[in-house]
Amino acid sequence: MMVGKVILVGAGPGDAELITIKGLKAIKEADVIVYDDLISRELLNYAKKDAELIYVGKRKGRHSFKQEEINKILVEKAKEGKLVVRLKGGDPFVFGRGGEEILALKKHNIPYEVIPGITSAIAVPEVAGIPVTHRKVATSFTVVTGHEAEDKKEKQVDLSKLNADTIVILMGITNLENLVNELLQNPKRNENTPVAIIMEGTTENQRVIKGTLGDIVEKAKKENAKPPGVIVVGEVVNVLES
Ligand SMILES: O=C(O)CCc1c2[nH]c(c1CC(=O)O)Cc1[nH]c(c(CC(=O)O)c1CCC(=O)O)Cc1[nH]c(c(CC(=O)O)c1CCC(=O)O)Cc1[nH]c(c(CCC(=O)O)c1CC(=O)O)C2
Ligand SMILES: C[S@@+](CC[C@H](N)C(=O)[O-])C[C@H]1O[C@@H](n2cnc3c(N)ncnc32)[C@H](O)[C@@H]1O
Repeated sequence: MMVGKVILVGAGPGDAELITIKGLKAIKEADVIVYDDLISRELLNYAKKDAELIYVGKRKGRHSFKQEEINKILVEKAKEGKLVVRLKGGDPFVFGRGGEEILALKKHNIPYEVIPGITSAIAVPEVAGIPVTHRKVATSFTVVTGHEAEDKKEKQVDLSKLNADTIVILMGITNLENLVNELLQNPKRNENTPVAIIMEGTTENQRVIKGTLGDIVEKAKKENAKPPGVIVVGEVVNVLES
């Protein structure tokens, strides 16, 4: 039997219209779509009538499928000669475990392709009016996870040492207090450092909370901040406020 192919497609940051033309074309041609949680369900309307749709999304603490199970689904469906689209939120290679999925496909000699998506790390602050860099205000930005996998031997991210002008934190909402305490140990930051939290960015449910390292934890509690959200730290947070 002819082996099929797997195409990793970035769905973009939330608004269905922020997917690429190439990504949408792949969705329209797919026999199988294996999709994540943080993708706009509107995109699934473009699938072929007889396409098989498989939900494998994860939310904090609620992983519907283990990564190994997802890898297995991709390999098996491709071995049936199918065109499989692996539809992931934002960009597949930004905290999307796209790299791991490719290694699994290579191990089984499954042909694959990657179609980039617009990452929430840049687009979600952007659409909320926050540029990650700005002349004379920020000439560097870094993107970090707000949670590290429990099975890691030692932490890889130390916010008290990060030197970038702008820090963008993904998967950090429910860990905010620890992240703020670590940031306050950073000589570059203090209680007045601006912070923004943007939840469900680029969608009609978008919510923004602005504050400083001194009061953002309080504000987030008061306004019941919930994932998914992007946390932005640095002077760019207010740079477009007139
Ligand atoms: O904002 C929050 O606090 C929760 C955010 C959040 C998390 N995972 C999540 C989200 C999105 C959401 O639920 O909105 C949901 C999540 N985490 C991740 C993915 C992508 C995927 O697995 O396909 C997804 C799924 C996104 C989707 O389905 O659209 C990936 C992930 N989880 C994690 C990491 C960081 C790492 O592995 O070091 C990474 C990146 C791995 C990489 O590609 O480098 C770790 C993580 N994320 C998270 C946690 C907290 C523990 C838990 O999940 O209960 C933990 C710790 C753990 O998994 O052991 C939180
Ligand atoms: C596992 S990461 C996946 C990131 C994705 N690959 C990307 O490039 O945007 C999930 C995190 O992305 C962020 N995120 C994704 N979509 C978002 C949105 N529409 N609004 C706010 N945050 C979002 C949140 O921090 C969420 O916890």
